[in-house]
Amino acid sequence: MRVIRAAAALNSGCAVGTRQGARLAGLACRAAVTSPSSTPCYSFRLSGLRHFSRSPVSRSSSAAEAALKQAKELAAANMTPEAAAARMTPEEAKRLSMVRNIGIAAHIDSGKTTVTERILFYTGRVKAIHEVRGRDGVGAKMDSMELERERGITIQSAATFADWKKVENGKEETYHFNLIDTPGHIDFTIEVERAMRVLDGAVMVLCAVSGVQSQTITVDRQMKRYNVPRISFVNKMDRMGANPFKAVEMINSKLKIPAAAIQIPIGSEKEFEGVVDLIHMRSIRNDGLRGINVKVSNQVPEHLKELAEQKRQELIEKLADVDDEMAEMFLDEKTPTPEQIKAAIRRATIALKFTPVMMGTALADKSIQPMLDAVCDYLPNPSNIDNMALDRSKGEQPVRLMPYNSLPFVGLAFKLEENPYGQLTYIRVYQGSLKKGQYLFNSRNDKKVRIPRIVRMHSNEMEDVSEIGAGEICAVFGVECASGDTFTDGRLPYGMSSMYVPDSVMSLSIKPKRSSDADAFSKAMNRFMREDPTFRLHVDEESEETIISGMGELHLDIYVERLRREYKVDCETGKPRVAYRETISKRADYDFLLKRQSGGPGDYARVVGWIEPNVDDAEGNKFETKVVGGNIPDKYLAACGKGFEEACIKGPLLGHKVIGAHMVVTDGATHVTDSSDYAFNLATQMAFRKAFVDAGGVVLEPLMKTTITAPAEFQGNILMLMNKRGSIVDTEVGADEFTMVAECSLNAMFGFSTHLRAATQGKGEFSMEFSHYAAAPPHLQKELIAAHEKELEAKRTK
Ligand SMILES: Nc1nc2c(ncn2[C@@H]2O[C@H](COP(=O)(O)OP(=O)(O)OP(=O)(O)O)[C@@H](O)[C@H]2O)c(=O)[nH]1
Repeated sequence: MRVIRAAAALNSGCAVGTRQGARLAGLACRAAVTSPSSTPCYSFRLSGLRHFSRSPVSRSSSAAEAALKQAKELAAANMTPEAAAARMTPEEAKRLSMVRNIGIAAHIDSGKTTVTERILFYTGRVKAIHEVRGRDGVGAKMDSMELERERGITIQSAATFADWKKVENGKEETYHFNLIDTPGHIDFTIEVERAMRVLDGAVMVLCAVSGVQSQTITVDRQMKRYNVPRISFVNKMDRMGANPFKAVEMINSKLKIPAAAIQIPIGSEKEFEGVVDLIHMRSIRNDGLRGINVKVSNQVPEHLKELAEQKRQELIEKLADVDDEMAEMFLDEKTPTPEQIKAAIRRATIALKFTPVMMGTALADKSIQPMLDAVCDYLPNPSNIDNMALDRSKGEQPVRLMPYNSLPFVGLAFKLEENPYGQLTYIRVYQGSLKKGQYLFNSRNDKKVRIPRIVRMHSNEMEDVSEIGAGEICAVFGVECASGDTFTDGRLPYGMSSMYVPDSVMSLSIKPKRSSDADAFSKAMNRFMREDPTFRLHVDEESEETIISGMGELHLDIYVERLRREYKVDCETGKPRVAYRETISKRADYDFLLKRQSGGPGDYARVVGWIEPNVDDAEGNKFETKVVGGNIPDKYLAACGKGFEEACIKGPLLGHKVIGAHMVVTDGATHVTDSSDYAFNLATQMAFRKAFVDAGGVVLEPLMKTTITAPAEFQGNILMLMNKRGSIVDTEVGADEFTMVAECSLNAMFGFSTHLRAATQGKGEFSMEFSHYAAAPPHLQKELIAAHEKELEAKRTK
């Protein structure tokens, strides 16, 4: 949200609609995302397992202004992409122009992995195609984890690289792709976040029958958050009811991105043969083993000529809306050449104003190669993208990184993974090159590390390399760091930071069944936490239970299963618990005196003021001092602020986090010998807890945006299921299936998959995504508070 606000504020502050305006908006967004305030910070103490803590992503309300300021500074420094390109040697410019760092992202089951498998086959990276859940029992290359192959879902993003030989006008050029296949399920959303953070472009895959689906909207948001240009590929053209033009319409209307088809299908459903390329007005079909040969004919089938003309015109008009040069030609009624259309598509796609739409079927091996050509033609190379770092020696002033090998090294560790050879750290190299044996500095803690081994990943296999150039992605061994750390070669005081880490919504207690497994359990947990910032663990001080929390039932389920398979640790788990929050609904004054004497020095602190709802940020807390006349000296006021923060960690109602509270201290008193930081910290905590009740304390529960898709005949059953669980926001009935969007409390959704399966003969699917916190129904609040009090009472009497 912060980023979107920043961009909106910026847009209103600069010339909207001009290319410079768009560029500044883009820079500001990247800068806002890379602001240090969003860096997750880790602290491990003692055993690590029992004392893990992480400060949540904090969001400064002045992000929009900061982003605007940064963008202005950049403009003043005249660091335009053109200026950067002018400083490149021709060799470097050529090398970079052939690099594409791309991700494949989409709704669950749209065919990302199947598409990626074809890409690997056509580029010669794999010798044979294996299907997701295929009969040969091998499984797709990119789903290398045993669990992924069994369940037919992608859990971890997998990186690979491939060379694509593009032939244009009889001339062959080799492009180098670094490719990341990401999971579609919302529970593994962090994998998409980190991929988007470091990629330059993306292929958004859509299903030809369903078009834009719930997770398409989620990945769209992630692409927008990191300003990732995209091309769109409508897959599953062989399916009954396939309609690529409906998908184009949905991209325009639901994702609000101007989109137009650059191809039309030849044949439909089972008869789908290939596509007409609207730019060159030619037909493209596949033949040979697994469609390896591409047959291009300069003829458009007679029966498609009219449709092709109409859709070509629509493409040109859409481009004229978003590209000045195309608009001029359109107004002058000139017919653009194929080269002019392609140049306009490239400009508009990179400027995030347009997405060209292609179509095909990965499973039937048709029309994948033209999509690879489009990756080269329309997605940016590393030098077309504005990547920013913050100069720590100049008050975090933003600086643009240039993807030249000759410049000092700057790279970002975006993903950690443990494999049999040790910890593997994925690095995106933004500037400079990295050589085997080189020393790097972690800019978070200034630690010097040697890079003993550099590899390029090919799913779970790797290839050793001795050097990696600017703009590329690689993995290194033997580097202790956290996900999101910046590395430099020590010459530049730069930090880059990081991606957006969503808060967890669900937790459960867990313990190994056998006490002898404690060590393996602890090892596994430490590894999972290092690898996945959305997987958290803490030990509840009162119950002494180990609690894991994450993005949903499936997310936690997978980790429990991985413990069993990879570490041979069987666990007992408790009932899933909701991450409730507590807040206040009105102002309440307090005047609290802490006065304790127990021999020796005592504790004395008086604090006076009020608490009220934080109107600036319903999800953040705010502490303010308005003490005049020095009745509380500054050093004790700092302790008061700390006390307030600590009080917000465990709310008075249920012991869950407090959000949306504003505490003001106006007055107080000290004692010559008995006042201390400790006393003021404690007094503030006690004052807050006491005032909380008078301020109308409320229990908040997470509301989830839930999307259910099922065959149309089950609409009545689903309606009954959902009416009990939440409010229905939208229903869309398609040719043979319908989609319902509802807002439900997470509490009501436990075990929902079983009910849905029963109500739809196993044919329904659903996905859930956190939407916002809202007050829990009064009867539930009462029940929860009573249960919490009973628990506390039981502990007191134990
Ligand atoms: N009919 C048809 N089915 C396809 C096509 N492409 C993929 N599929 C099938 O769709 C299902 C999902 O494919 P995947 O490639 O696993 O989809 P995904 O998007 O990677 O899935 P997740 O990673 O779990 O989100 C599999 O059963 C594929 O065989 C296609 O072009 N046509």
